[in-house]
Amino acid sequence: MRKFVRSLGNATNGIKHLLRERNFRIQLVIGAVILSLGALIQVDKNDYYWLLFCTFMVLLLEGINTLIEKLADILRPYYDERVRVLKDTAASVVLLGSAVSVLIGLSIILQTIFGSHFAVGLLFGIIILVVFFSLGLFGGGRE
Ligand SMILES: Nc1ncnc2c1ncn2[C@@H]1O[C@H](COP(=O)(O)OP(=O)(O)OP(=O)(O)O)[C@@H](O)[C@H]1O
Repeated sequence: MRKFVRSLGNATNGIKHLLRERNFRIQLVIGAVILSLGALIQVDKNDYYWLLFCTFMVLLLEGINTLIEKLADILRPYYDERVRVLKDTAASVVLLGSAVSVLIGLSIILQTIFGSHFAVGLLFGIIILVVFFSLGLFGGGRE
């Protein structure tokens, strides 16, 4: 039992490390806003589970991304093209998870507030994502 409590303490300590990461904090705030909004507008119970799932999926992916970044920094604390590819790929996994979460979240929220067809939210989400991906491609992305 004491060992279990100690493991729990270590894991809680790990969450403190995650909370020091700016991106993790931003995603946590966005998730909290979405979940509060979902509760406020009283989305359907099953839809709320989806919002919860998406929020935690993004946080989990961000946590794994942070692990990979930290590990890479320990093993290769200097410029390395392979580290760049590794980190960019890890970040892209978070981006993909976030993209699908935006689609699901928008679809649920627009459907609940405006009674619109779920496809309207999806379409809206796709437009927003195309704008963001274009910004990423033409703004900062390299290969
Ligand atoms: N050692 C390295 N060698 C080559 N490129 C690197 C290295 N470290 C970082 N980079 C590049 O800089 C980017 C940002 O890396 P950094 O470790 O600062 O992560 P971050 O700013 O916390 O990113 P994220 O937004 O994914 O959390 C990486 O995606 C990668 O393209």
